[in-house]
Amino acid sequence: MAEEPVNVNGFRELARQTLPKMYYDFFTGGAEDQYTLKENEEAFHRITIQPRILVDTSSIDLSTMVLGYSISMPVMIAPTSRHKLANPSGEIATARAASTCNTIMVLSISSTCTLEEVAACCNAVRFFQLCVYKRRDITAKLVQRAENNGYKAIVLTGDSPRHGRREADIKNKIIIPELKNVEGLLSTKIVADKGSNLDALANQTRDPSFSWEDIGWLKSITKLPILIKGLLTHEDALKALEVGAAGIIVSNHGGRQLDYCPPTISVLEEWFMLLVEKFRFSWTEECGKEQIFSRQWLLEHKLS
Ligand SMILES: Cc1cc2nc3c(=O)[nH]c(=O)nc-3n(C[C@H](O)[C@H](O)[C@H](O)COP(=O)(O)O)c2cc1C
Repeated sequence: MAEEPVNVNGFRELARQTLPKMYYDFFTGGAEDQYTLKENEEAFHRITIQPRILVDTSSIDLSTMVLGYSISMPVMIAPTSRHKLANPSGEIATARAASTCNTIMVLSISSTCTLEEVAACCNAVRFFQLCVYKRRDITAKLVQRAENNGYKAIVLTGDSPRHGRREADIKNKIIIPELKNVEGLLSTKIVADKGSNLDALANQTRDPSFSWEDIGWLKSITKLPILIKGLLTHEDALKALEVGAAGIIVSNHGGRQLDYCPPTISVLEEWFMLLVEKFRFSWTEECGKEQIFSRQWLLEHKLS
């Protein structure tokens, strides 16, 4: 019997042993040469800790605020698609875990449970992740459903106008279940006899023309705050501010979209150093534990 996993590497090994290869490759694979995927992990290994000792640790509080919601630690659940390929309870299990840990879950638009099922299963604070479909009416319906079901923000993924070229999925000719959230609205049945069905699906349904100018449309159909996910440059952070985003999520999509992007943690480190240099501010005094890249914070410090 497989050993009980004690960390994420253990879970990855368990998944390798138990999942069909096609699904294991889907969950763990990156785009093209997987340079960014590998660097994401390597970059963490290059960061070391300079510990201060003899500090009273009898009571530790890691809690922080995101968009006004208190969470127990500065860790949230990123949107990831198709959880039922790994667990029969799918995103419901993930939402319950978020609730237990008192953190926020971002539900992927490409979930295998509907957004209503996830909303009904627990009281976790949830955000809804969006990719804009060519059918704007269907995109608008999804945003409305998220709003009606108590999702607290829209996370617009901006780095996926096309599907990343994941070569393992292409080789495996991956076939995926139909998307639950658009059942009856949009046909997601793709029969591609060569290559990855995921590529074919994304290219058939997503609107690759959606750009900064279209954020106004998104804002016009929802009262929810909009976070923009997938940016890696100061220029795009400023654009996000200009168009009225409530916040940004610095990300390279886990190395699954454009390969040869810098590792996310290095971008954050670089931004942090730039901010320290530019404003000579003290992390704990001025920024505290508050959402460092919130709209207000970026505006106050005029990141440019
Ligand atoms: C299996 C899998 C599925 C994912 N699905 C989505 C998705 O549906 N939408 C999305 O915006 N990001 C998706 N992501 C990307 C994650 O939200 C997240 O960005 C990534 O895992 C971590 O990289 P980062 O630290 O650069 O953000 C997925 C990642 C994985 C591993």
